[in-house]
Amino acid sequence: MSFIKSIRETPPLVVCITNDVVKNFTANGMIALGASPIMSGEKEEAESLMKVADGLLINIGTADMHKKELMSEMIAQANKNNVPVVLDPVGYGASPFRKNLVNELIEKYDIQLIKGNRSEMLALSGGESTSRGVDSTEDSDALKIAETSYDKFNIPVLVTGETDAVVANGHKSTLHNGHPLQGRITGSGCLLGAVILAFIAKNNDVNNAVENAVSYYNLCAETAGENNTAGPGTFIPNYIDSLYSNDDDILKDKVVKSHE
Ligand SMILES: Nc1ncnc2c1ncn2[C@@H]1O[C@H](COP(=O)(O)OP(=O)(O)O)[C@@H](O)[C@H]1O
Ligand SMILES: Cc1ncsc1CCOP(=O)(O)O
Repeated sequence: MSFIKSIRETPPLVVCITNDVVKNFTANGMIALGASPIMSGEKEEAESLMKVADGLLINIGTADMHKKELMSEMIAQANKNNVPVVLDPVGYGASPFRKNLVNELIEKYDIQLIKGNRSEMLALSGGESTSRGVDSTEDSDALKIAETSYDKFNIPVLVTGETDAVVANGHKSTLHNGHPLQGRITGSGCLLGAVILAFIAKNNDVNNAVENAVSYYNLCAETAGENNTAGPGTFIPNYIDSLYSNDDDILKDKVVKSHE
């Protein structure tokens, strides 16, 4: 499957209800990839947008009561129109508001993938997380967290970090690409949620789409980190350039993956 070629030939429209910190980075990253992002803040347009969208990202990073209504309406319309939904429970353990919001969305609606960092996913799966904010402080095993989350919700999950773990529909794998500077900028996990939707739009097999999206994204980070990068500041534009200048070839021999 030539994901990048297909994304660039017919760019999937991904509606991003995401946090205020990462909107610009997410839009730039998606356009560099070749996809078509649209951010929205108005529930009145949920019906129109979900009639034409190829994916819906719900990222709760800076959610509030107004955005809660927006998210609910967008997912309801996405479900009605069979638009795939990725949920990013940013900072899940940080407050009861975040927990209740995410729990309610999972309970009420169909979600195709829950993705989060180890701390978020550990807290979501019922474990004790030490994180107080949006950054991961966990060194627990990513695959174990993913398995526990999948057992609890029966929804495909991706747990991110130095090792990424995917568990879905009888399938388990860990992925081992990426660059440490991804953990030193804001928004690398948030942009990944949108990128995954561009890949899902090109392949209904969620496992396959997620693995390829994570691998492409992390291999681009590796090349960005290796070329003229002095630190987090220069990593950001180099990363955007790398998402733009690479293609499907990067996936052919550089993916480090193990199947369980
Ligand atoms: N130390 C690391 N080494 C390699 N890749 C990493 C590292 N930290 C994060 N990543 C990658 O960065 C992306 C975001 O992961 P993460 O930092 O866990 O998410 P978040 O930004 O939501 O906290 C993922 O693609 C992940 O594989
Ligand atoms: C700093 C911050 N605060 C609320 S959302 C957000 C961005 C989090 O981005 P990521 O989880 O991708 O690092």
